[in-house]
Amino acid sequence: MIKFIVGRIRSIGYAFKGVWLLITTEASIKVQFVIGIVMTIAGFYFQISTTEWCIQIGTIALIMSVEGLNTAIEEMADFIHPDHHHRIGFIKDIAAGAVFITAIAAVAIGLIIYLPKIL
Ligand SMILES: Nc1ncnc2c1ncn2[C@@H]1O[C@H](COP(=O)(O)OP(=O)(O)OP(=O)(O)O)[C@@H](O)[C@H]1O
Repeated sequence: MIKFIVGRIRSIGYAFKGVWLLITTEASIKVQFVIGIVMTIAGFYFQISTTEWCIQIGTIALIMSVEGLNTAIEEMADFIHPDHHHRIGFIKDIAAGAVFITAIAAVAIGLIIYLPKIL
């Protein structure tokens, strides 16, 4: 039991390290992080509702985690096959496509929440 708990705590430590690595080394995650902070400030400024907070937090978390997974896929692809290969290009393109889908949804959600408050 103690071994299990220590193992879980260690895993949380690795996960924190991963978040730190993403935020400090990945340009795209840095941008998403800054946008997340700006949207959080906007949420307080426009006094969005509890439901809107839940949707906004979920959207920020979704986009940053998908971006993080995209980075992991890119890193793994470059490690496994550093040279140019059409299959690596395909893998990276579909991973980038997944990020793009969440980005489009995030923009739509941002417009739905804030446009009526701004206008
Ligand atoms: N090894 C490769 N073989 C074939 N095509 C590649 C390869 N590496 C990159 N590409 C092509 O270039 C695109 C960009 O790849 P890259 O790894 O530079 O991602 P990026 O979008 O610049 O990364 P980031 O998300 O960090 O900005 C890929 O989507 C793919 O189309």
